[in-house]
Amino acid sequence: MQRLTDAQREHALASLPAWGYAPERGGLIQRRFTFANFTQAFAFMTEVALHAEKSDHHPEWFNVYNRVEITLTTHDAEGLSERDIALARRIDAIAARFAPAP
Ligand SMILES: C[C@H](O)[C@H](O)[C@H]1CNC2=NC(N)=NC(=O)C2=N1
Repeated sequence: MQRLTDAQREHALASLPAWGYAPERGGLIQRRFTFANFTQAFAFMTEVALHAEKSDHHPEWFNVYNRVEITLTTHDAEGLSERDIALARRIDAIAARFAPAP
């Protein structure tokens, strides 16, 4: 899997405004989600996990109660690849089906 060029990354991230880029580990993207409660957060994580397993591309994540923080990067590319962008889009689509935190 090829690492994205700077121009490819900037183009992709323009359509993922909630995701922040960090140059660590060759390049990664991160987003924080807040749900109504732990049950909602974990239901979201379950949907993401099932998709991740099917597509063999997995989030690094941290959950406390209603908060889920997600990091995406591609190990063999040593940075950001199209697979991270595709997973970020799918994660956004899944999250959009959940009610936001009150
Ligand atoms: C062997 C297996 O395909 C790899 O370890 C996959 C699994 N899931 C992965 N997920 C993510 N986010 N990055 C990877 O590089 C990655 N590699």
